[in-house]
Amino acid sequence: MPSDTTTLKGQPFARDQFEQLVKRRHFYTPSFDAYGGVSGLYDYGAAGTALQNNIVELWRKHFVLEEDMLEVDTTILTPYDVFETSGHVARFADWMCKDPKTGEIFRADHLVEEVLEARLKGDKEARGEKVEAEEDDPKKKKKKVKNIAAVKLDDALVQEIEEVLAKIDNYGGEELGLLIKKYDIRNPANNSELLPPVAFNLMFQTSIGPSANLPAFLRPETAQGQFLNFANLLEDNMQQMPFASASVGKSFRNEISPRQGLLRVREFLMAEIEHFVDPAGGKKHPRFEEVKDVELELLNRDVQLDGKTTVETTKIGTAVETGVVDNETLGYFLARIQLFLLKIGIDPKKIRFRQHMANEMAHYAADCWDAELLTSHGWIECVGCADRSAYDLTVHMKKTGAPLIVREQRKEPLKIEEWQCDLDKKKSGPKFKKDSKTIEAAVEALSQDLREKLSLDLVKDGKISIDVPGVNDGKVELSKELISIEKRTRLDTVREYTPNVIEPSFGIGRIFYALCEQVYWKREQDEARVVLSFPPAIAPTKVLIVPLSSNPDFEPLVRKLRLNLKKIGISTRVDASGASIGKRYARNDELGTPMGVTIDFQSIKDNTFTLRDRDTTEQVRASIDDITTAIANIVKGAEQWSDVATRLPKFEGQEVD
Ligand SMILES: Nc1ncnc2c1ncn2[C@@H]1O[C@H](COP(=O)(O)OP(=O)(O)OP(=O)(O)O)[C@@H](O)[C@H]1O
Repeated sequence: MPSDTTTLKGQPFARDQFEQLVKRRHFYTPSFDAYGGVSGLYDYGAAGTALQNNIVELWRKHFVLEEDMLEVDTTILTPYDVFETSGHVARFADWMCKDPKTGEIFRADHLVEEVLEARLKGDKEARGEKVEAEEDDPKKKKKKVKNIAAVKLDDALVQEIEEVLAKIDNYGGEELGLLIKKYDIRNPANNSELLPPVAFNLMFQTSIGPSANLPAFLRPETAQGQFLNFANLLEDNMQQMPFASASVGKSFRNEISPRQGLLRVREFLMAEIEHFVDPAGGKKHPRFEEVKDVELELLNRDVQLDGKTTVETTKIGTAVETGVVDNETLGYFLARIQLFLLKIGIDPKKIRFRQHMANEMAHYAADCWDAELLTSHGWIECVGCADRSAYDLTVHMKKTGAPLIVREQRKEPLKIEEWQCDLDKKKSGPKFKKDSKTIEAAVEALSQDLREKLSLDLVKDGKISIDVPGVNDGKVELSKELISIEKRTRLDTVREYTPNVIEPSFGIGRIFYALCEQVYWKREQDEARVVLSFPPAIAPTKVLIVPLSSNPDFEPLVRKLRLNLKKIGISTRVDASGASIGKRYARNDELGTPMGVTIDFQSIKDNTFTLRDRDTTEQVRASIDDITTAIANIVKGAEQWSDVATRLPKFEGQEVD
């Protein structure tokens, strides 16, 4: 699997150093470390939480605000019945296989992938080709699948394995079992054979209340809460379609083998949109025109069927026109997802959209594309964008009777010819007494076909017999004195339909991780100096304030500048430590702080400060007002550093260590 092994400056990417950095600077750390940690659980520190909040805030502006979405906050604890109806109880599972000797459990597709990738590496080594070093997982203190001895494989076998790997997400349990047998895949630690794959449901089960008689799950997605609020949401939107709801909140999945840090965890923040659209008319989107020229790297289903991973740069307008992407609304969101990812600083060369294969799609999906980001772990799905059709609303309505539909006044009433049954209630009431309501309901429920047939029976026999469960022996006779059945024309003025749902679903942790990797680099003059080049809008802290020394004369100026910036909502940190200016800047480059202000003796004299740019280390010098304006403009994206550097006088300060 191709992985990103260089930084944004083309330097070799050292994952272990990167991981030490994010831990040391408290972006995120394993939870409950003092107790030995729990796989798949992480805490975000101060820098990480600020970064995550800023990503989410930008997400809200980009989607919720821009598109007038209705944001809701629904509960995490969800009754069993909800997920039974949605199909998650039966199907939200991954395949695992067990080593019967040690009890060790593997996620079947991951094991096949790791072992086959290692064999391909072994083959490359045997052919004398360059092979990337395999990293150990320091946390687990054990080797991942070892570089299996350098063994040359048959050319045809190499091609076959490459094809299997390209389709690794598509295999079901039985197919994985066959692959394990075919390629003799065993426990890499002790070489013992494994039991065949079995399904493992990923939902955490619990129960609500002291008597524990209401079984429940921690939600694995926020979507169901939004669907079950559909009637209220439609009302909030004044019965207007299309519209979208959105939700940001924690979801939980009991992953079989959490791995790769934040990329596969058991508790994570999701930001999900449910866009409700009328299925009639090709799922058009009113704003598609605005994005139709956005170019995406598309890896479509057919290419993957051939075992390839070649992407094609395609305008989303063309992709929808040619049917590669199913409909405008899905296409609109793919383009908007890309624009969001670029806004937060994702490298445009490291985004692609991969279409799900038919058997890979979730049980509810009609078409699905993943936005994948390139990391040192390979291409990682960070946003799923699925057309869930009318699946969820339909099943919940069927189960509960809740009106999860749209009722729309028709412009032109529709003429409908139908068989109508008229039950004479004045006669049927006294005759059937307590059963009369049940019988009325049974008559109402008769299908059109049956009504037509019964109308003939009524003419022929003067009576009909219908099924009414629970009354008499399940059959009730109705004479022509009680019922008439006629074909009539009625005008239907209201159209009822179940909306389809297009769902962009963002895993904030995966985006966060991919972004941190992608903006990480080292200064050329000193490899120990690491920089995280977050765009100013999402950087955890925007401005570092550095008084030249701890001289109390600087304090009023520090206070004034902070106050100025706080007033306009810009976060600052002051570093008045004894370290050199250069060291203080370097410490904050590691945190991704985009700007630094130095206050020196000149500042006391003439109220001017220097402003430093993190990425170029260039500096300008200007009055407190000009500096404040420049910072505000850069944070809100109204100006780039290059604009400020042209506009304000340059300052040739040295970064002294
Ligand atoms: N275990 C996890 N840890 C972190 N993020 C996750 C996890 N599972 C899903 N996500 C995030 O939630 C998003 C939407 O979830 P979705 O159900 O589409 O994922 P998925 O297809 O099950 O992911 P995968 O195939 O990688 O398990 C994903 O794109 C991803 O960003």
